[in-house]
Amino acid sequence: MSTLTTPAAGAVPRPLVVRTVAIDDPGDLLALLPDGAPLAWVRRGDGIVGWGEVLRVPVRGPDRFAAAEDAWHEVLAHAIVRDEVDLPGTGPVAFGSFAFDEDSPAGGVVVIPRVVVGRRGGQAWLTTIDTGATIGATPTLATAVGERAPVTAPGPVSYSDGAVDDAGWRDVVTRCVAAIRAGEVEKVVLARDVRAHAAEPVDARWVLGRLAGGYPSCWTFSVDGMLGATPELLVRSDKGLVTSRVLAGTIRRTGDDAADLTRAAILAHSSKDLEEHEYAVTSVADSLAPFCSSTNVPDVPFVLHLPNVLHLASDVTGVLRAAVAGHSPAPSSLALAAALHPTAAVCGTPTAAARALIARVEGLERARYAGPVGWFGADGDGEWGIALRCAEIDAADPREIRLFAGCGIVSASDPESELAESEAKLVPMRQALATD
Ligand SMILES: C=C(O[C@@H]1C=C(C(=O)O)C=C[C@H]1O)C(=O)O
Repeated sequence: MSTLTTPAAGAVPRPLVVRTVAIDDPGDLLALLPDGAPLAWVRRGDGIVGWGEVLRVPVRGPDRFAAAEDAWHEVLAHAIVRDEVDLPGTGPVAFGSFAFDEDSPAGGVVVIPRVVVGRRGGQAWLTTIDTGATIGATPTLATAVGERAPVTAPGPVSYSDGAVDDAGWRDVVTRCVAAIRAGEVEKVVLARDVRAHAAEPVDARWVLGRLAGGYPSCWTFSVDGMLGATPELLVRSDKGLVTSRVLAGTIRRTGDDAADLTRAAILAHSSKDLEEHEYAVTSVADSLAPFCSSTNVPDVPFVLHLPNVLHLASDVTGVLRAAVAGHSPAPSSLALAAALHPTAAVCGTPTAAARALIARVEGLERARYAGPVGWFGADGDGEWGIALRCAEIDAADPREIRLFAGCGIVSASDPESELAESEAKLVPMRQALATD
């Protein structure tokens, strides 16, 4: 039986006073963050960063997304808002990160920061969220940022096996291929973890700066100790337009650009990868369809070039229906994320059978890996990525980190190649933890 934790009556500080003002370009958003558990959602230098906590709402169970949304509405119902910028990410903002599995003790969390700094298309803003009863003096960036401890390196990092060692994981892949050939599922996504032990407590800002620098086309995120740079956007909703970037089908990069171009062409024509991709796109398009008056699914994927891997990628878009039964007036980005999760890109096809197979053979507590991570605002619009290419810093001992990676398994999958692919997907976090 899953328990659901919503804030106890009276736990929501009220009223919240939210003030957004335009500011001069603040430079690197990530450089504004304090040490500790900073909040971030940044891509190509734009996005939002936040710190401080007005409210934290832990959630659990199959209704964790709805519980988070209810808590957010409760907060908003008592908020006094003055937003002088009015862009996505201005006004009240909540960050969230949710467990992959509904039975996971990791559950999820929504954090409402005290300060948010954002930038979009050349316009920057500062939002302060407070519990005072009135709108105070105009906030300034200098006051909001205050003193910052210098960013520290993690020092030497050693690695050890996670829940399942390499040989064990190859066996799990073999079992899954057998299950696929026996008709139990069509595709399943198998993940593994690796443990990193750093000499010094890991400063999230060190990791985030390196991830954003190395992977600018990914969404660099940090929510409550979960941090990474994901190339996969589960859903963005922006004034009625819904977008999802679906990835599935991967090859490792060799470091030789000419060879990689050849590999990209092979990827674009590989029936194994195209099949894997098709499952993922269909699962997203089918889940979005009930909420949309129209959807657009590209006929063929493009090849997304990242420094470590190449992916087959499709941007699925849709126009939200103004009113959908059960949602008034339209579902929030988090409700859409809940409807989409888990996609075939991180679970498999059919969903229920793949989920059951994962629970039976994977041997890993995924916690918030492969779950939705992102933010949403007062109107419900927001962006939710899939927590991939990421790690979780141990709250009790920030020198201990768990890195995660997974691979889509289909009938033609080879255990050794899948292990190598998972290693390639660990590269961004390994590099981000390095000192060089
Ligand atoms: C599961 C992961 O990645 C997913 C699996 C992919 C694949 O198998 O080709 C590609 C991108 C992601 O959808 C991961 O990075 O951990």
